[in-house]
This record gives sequence, structure tokens and C-alpha cells, in this order.
Amino acid sequence: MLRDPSVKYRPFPTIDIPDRTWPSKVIATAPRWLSTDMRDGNQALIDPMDAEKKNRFFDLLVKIGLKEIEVGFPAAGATEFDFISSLIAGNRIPDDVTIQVLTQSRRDLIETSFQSLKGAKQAIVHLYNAVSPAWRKIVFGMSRDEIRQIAIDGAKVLRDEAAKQPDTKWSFEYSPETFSTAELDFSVEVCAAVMDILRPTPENPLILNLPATVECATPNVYADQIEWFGRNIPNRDSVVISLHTHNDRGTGVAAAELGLMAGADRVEGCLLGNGERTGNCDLVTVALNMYTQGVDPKLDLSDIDEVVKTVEYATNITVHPRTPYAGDLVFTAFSGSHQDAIKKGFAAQAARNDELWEVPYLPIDPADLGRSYEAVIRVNSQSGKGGVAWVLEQDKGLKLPKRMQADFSRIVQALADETSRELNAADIWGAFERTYLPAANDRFVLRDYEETGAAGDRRFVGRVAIDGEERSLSGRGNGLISSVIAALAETTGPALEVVDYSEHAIGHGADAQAATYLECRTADGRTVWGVGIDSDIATASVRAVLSAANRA
Ligand SMILES: CC(=O)SCCNC(=O)CCNC(=O)[C@H](O)C(C)(C)COP(=O)(O)OP(=O)(O)OC[C@H]1O[C@@H](n2cnc3c(N)ncnc32)[C@H](O)[C@@H]1OP(=O)(O)O
Ligand SMILES: CC(C)C(=O)C(=O)O
Ligand SMILES: [Mg+2]
Repeated sequence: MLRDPSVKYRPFPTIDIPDRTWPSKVIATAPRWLSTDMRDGNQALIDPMDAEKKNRFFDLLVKIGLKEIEVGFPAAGATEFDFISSLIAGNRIPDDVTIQVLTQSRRDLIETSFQSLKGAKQAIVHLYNAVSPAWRKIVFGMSRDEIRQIAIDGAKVLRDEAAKQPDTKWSFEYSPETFSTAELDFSVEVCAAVMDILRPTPENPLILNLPATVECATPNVYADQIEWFGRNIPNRDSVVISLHTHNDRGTGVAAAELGLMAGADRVEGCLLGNGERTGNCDLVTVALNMYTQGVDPKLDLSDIDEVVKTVEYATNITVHPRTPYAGDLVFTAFSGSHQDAIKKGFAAQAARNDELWEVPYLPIDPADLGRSYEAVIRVNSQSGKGGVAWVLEQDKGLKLPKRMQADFSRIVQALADETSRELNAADIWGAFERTYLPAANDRFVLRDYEETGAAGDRRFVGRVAIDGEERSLSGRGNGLISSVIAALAETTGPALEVVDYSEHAIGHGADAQAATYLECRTADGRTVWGVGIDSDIATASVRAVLSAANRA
């Protein structure tokens, strides 16, 4: 049993900012994005990426439109250093993309970082040191002043090293690591001290990145912290406020979104949320959340499967099937009521003459992410008639009348219960064929027929095998269907009364077929359905009558 948690844990204190404005703000434009997949994501992997994997990742990030990419931690070792140098030497960085590297605030590490960037047209050097009380006490054993001094000393090395390589356009980023668990006034004090050294301007601003290094509170608290910081940092117009959330409480995306509402300009994170422990902020989710609000995120995620493939390859971590937007199952409904609503949604969408997306249970059009509609509805024992009908329509072009959907759904339901597994399109088609379409061992098997007479007075003459014995039948009626029913009534066949009839074409042109659906009532009051499919529309009707007779 869990012990009383109040003995071991403390609630996170709230922020005193009663006139907070962020709750009524909306995200109306895309922020600056920074991918830290190749740094924060990479440092969390069992096997960090080699150069080949980093190159693949870099190409993906460029392709989807990332303009700022943290490519590594050059002082970590040769793999990182050499990869970064090779990007520059190999001329692999597009002019509109800026690479970024991370370094602790230690002279030797900063110098190594600058060496790795030799020859870069532009680059961001990202400096960090932790500022919160627990880190000050436990990790550094230092006072506030000493911690601030680490940041100041590092900033001076940044400034001096940059001056040695004047051909590169340098930008700087400073992270008061553990910002979200630090005293806000202290974070502002340390950042202001760094600004005093680096002297940012509106034209060349300093990126102040405010990490929830470990997520410890509800996302509204992070938003309060960001709003407070934005109000209190000096020379706000010379500063880019950047968010860097982690997902320890499962709200890394929410915190980033509320942080944007609180006035931040930039978001750091990883594709699909890889990163330390429970991950970094998932950039794909933040971007596509924006997209579904009609805001262009300025990231091209129109081939989500390519993103998944590359992330899985580079990280060796499988993307969970429920991962927002990207998981295998996120656009799939198995349950009957969802399927019914989705099917109606697609029909309404097709009937409407505008582009507005309004399909129940699908917050985004899967096609926008390069996904097909095939997997939108999948059938198992939780499914209903709408789902089964959808699969038949998608797979075979059959548009079952509504009441027949219920008839066929019972058969599929029984099959799903019997097999205890998902039924694929072939399973469903097999059940449909077995139930409604002609088979050699049927009681009534059509051999051939002729139709004579004029409208209102039709005559059917045909050869039909009944219980394996070939018979010549004929019947009259005011239409072909009634003449076939009349012919059957002359035999030992069932007396059928047609309740409803519908037909449609399947496909177009020379290969088109006709599908006919007949709802019939038997003499003892049962409802039976018959289906006929044939390249000839009249033959489809004849087949539908025999199908109903076989089921009767
Ligand atoms: C929240 C984050 O994601 S931060 C990024 C973390 N990423 C990484 O650490 C990946 C790359 N790191 C590495 O390869 C190695 O840690 C290196 C090469 C940077 C440093 O290696 P080493 O010096 O051998 O070891 P280590 O990282 O343990 O250094 C810890 C020392 O640095 C100090 N330190 C830690 N962070 C910082 C910092 N940001 N600025 C200044 N000093 C720091 C510690 O207090 C400790 O000092 P002490 O030895 O006096 O106790
Ligand atoms: C280095 C910093 C930005 C970091 O990754 C964190 O605090 O999570
Ligand atoms: Mg981090």
C-alpha cells in the first residue's frame, strides 16, 4: 500500500501573479522552433546516435522546416565534435538554418565548443548552469552569488571566443537550468547578469531559455513563471524567451502551449517527445495542435510516417501507437458508435461544398499528414454496422442500404466473437460472399435466363439448378424482379414479397458492375436480404432474387 505521500513530498508553491493575462490569450502565430533531438534527445538514448543517424535526422529536420537545430554537445567527445565539424566542412547547413551547440559553463568545454563550430556561417552557442535551490545545495554546494558567477564567467568566455572567430555570425543562448524550480527573482538576476556581459540588442537578441528541466508542477504554474519572467526581465525587446519543457508529469506539451500564451517566442523540444526520462516537449504535437486551430505552424508534417520512420531508426525507440498525430492507431476507430459518427462525418463532408473539416472523432484530416482513410475504421467485436459498411464500401465499393447493414453486421459480429480478433477487409468480404453471393452448393443456382415482354408486363424464362437438379422456370410480372419471384413461386421455392430495392454502380467505364440489394419478406414474416452483383444490371437483379431465395 502507498504510504502517506505528504510525509515525503511537498506541493509545488503557486506563483503570486493575480493579474496574470495568459489564460485569455490564444496562440495565433507559430513560434521559433528549436529541435534538440540531436542533443537532449540524443543524450537520453541507450545508444546515442552515430554520425550516420545524426545525418539522417539532420536531413529530416531541415526537410520539415526547422530553422534552428541543436546538433550536439561538442565537448562530450569525438563523435559529437566530429559530426558538428563535418556538417560545416561538408557544407550541409542551408543558409536559412542555424545550428546550435550546448556547453556547460566551463572554460575548456566552451573553447572546445567554439572549435567545433569553426567555419560556420552562423551558429548559436548555448550555455547553461543550474540555478534552483536543490541543485545549488546538492550538486554545486554553492551560494546564489557563486552560482550567478558561474553564469557570468561562462558568458565572458562566450563573448571572448566569439570575438576570435569574427567571420561567423554568433548568437547566444543562456539557460538557467532548473528554472521552473528556482526562485523567479534569482533566475531574472542571473539572466540579467549574463545580459550585462553579452549586451544583446533588438537586432541581435539573447535567447533566454527557461527550462522545466524536471516537470514538477501543473502547466499553469509554468505559464505564470513565464509571464512573471517576461514582465521582470530588463530590456525585454533584446531577449527571445524560449521554452524548454520536459514531460515528467505528462504535461510537457501543455506547459509549452501555456508558456506561449504567457508571451514566449520560441519552443525547444524533440520530434515525438523523445528526451530525458519521460521526454522533452513533443514538437510534432505542439505544431499540429496549432494546425488544428487553423494556425500555420511553419513545420511541414505532411508526411508523418517519414517522421516516425526516421525517429524510430535514429533513436531505436518505437513510437507508441497512441502517440498524438503520429501513432499507428490514432486515426482508427474500432468501436461502433465512433465508426457510425465517422462514417456520417465523411458523408456530410462529401456532401458539403467547402473545405472545413468537421468529422466527429477525427480532430484532423489524416490525409493532411499523408495518412490514408483505410485505417480510419477497423472492425472487431466492439464494432457496429456503420463500421462494417464502411469497410465494404472502401474495399469493394458496395454501399449497403441501412437496414441491410444491420443484417450483415450481425453476421460479422458473430464472426468477431468466434475468432476473438480484428477482422480485416478480406475477412469481411469473405463473410459477405458466403452470406449473399452465389455458391455452387446453393439451393438455387442461376444457369441462364431470358427476359421478354414490355414495360409493365415482363416474362422471365430461365434455367435454374434447384437442389442440384436443373429446371426450366418461367414467370410473369410487371418488372423483371417480380417475374423471377413469380417463376420461383411455381417451384418449391419460397414465396417472397419485395419490401425494398436499391442498386448502384461499382466503379466506372467498361469495368463497371451493378450491385442490387433486395429486402424481401417471406410468407412466415421473416425479412431476408438478397444481393446480386453483375456487369449487367438486369442480371444483378435476377441474382439478387435468387440470393434472397437462398437465404429464405
Ligand atoms: C539538463 C541537461 O540536459 S544538461 C545537459 C547534459 N548533457 C550532458 O551532460 C551530455 C554531455 N556531457 C558530457 O559528456 C560530460 O558531462 C562532460 C564532457 C560535459 C563533462 O564531463 P566531466 O567533467 O567528466 O564530468 P561531469 O559532467 O560529471 O562534471 C561535473 C562537474 O561539472 C559541474 N557542472 C555541471 N554542470 C555544470 C554547468 N552547467 N556549468 C558549470 N559546471 C557544471 C558539476 O558541478 C561538477 O563539478 P565538480 O566536479 O566540481 O563536482
Ligand atoms: C540544458 C537545458 C536547457 C536542458 O536541457 C534542461 O534544463 O532540460
Ligand atoms: Mg532538457
